Amino acid sequence: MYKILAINPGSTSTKIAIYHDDKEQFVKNIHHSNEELAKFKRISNQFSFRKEIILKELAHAGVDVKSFKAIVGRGGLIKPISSGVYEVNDAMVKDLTRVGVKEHASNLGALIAMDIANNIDNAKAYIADPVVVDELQEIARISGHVYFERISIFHALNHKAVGRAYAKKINKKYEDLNLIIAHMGGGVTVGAHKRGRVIDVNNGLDGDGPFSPERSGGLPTGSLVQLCYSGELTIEQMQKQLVGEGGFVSYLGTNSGLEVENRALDGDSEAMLIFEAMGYQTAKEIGAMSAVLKGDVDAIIITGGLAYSKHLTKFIEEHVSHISKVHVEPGEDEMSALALNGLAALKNEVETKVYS
Ligand SMILES: Nc1ncnc2c1ncn2[C@@H]1O[C@H](COP(=O)(O)OP(=O)(O)OP(=O)(O)O)[C@@H](O)[C@H]1O
Ligand SMILES: CCCC(=O)O
Repeated sequence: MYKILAINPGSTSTKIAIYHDDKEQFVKNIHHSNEELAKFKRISNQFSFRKEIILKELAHAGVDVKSFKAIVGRGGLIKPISSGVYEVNDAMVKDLTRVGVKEHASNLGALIAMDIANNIDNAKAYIADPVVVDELQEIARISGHVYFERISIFHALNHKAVGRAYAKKINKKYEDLNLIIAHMGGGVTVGAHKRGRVIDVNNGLDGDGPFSPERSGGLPTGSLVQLCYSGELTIEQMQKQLVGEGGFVSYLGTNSGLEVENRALDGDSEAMLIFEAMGYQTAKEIGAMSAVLKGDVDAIIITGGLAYSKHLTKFIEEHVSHISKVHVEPGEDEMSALALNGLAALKNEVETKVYS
């Protein structure tokens, strides 16, 4: 029997799960408030904070860390790569720790997985379907100016896992369907899945698309340039406005969708406006992806932590149900996707790809 630890550092949470072969034994979701995260100037500085939280949870649950055969982390902002399982190697660590690497919580997944695995005899550290999985069609890369290219940064792990699970549920293959999947978590990404490939998706980190609990999404570019050159903010402060202090944090001072929803439903009209505006922008992005798929859409799937909100999913559904049927899959399938990818790699049931 293989014991596997899955680690998922998200923008507003750290999730861990333990699997014995394909059976979930333990799962924990630790939310991090924006005040807690604001103590760290850079996400990379959260390495010890997040690792200690994980080890403390394992100790609290009476788990012997040395018993793991694989630690599978959610992968970060390495070079664009194809979908699959990768063993953490020196090239990956070098790219995740180099000066100037883009900041994302999932950068810590591979690093913490390797750190824990290094202290266990014969344990492997893997990542699976990191946020840089790139299947964009060429036309989707064109931004509108030769200096800028649209790139693929999205919740690839959950998009793929939820797409496959939906296909299985309707007795079809993921590769035979056209799906629009909207993941609504700390970031929001909406992808056009054409027969198993994500041919277009918004760069939900600092590129474009809807705003989210902690990100600005696409902004009016002229005003953005004005603010950048106003001298009011340093480049780091400016970047924080886009990722970390954008979206709900900027308008309402919290990254908690749950809190915003509660405030909105309790009669706070500003909270309701902002909550629904995020749904409105997500619905517009779904409409754009429908055009990418030329209207040939088997289903629209809404997933991620915010999909627990019935008010939000109903609001989006009202705007997009003319396109196709809407399936809501609250939360994510990321933990089982990580663990099962690790299990398949240990059993040599999938090719373990080499990052270079
Ligand atoms: N029942 C709920 N109703 C409304 N919002 C919720 C609910 N449960 C969780 N959320 C919100 O979902 C968001 C977190 O979603 P999720 O856990 O998918 O994100 P994450 O993993 O931190 O970030 P990301 O997925 O972008 O890496 C938070 O804003 C949280 O408050
Ligand atoms: C866009 C990459 C994943 C995230 O939003 O956290």
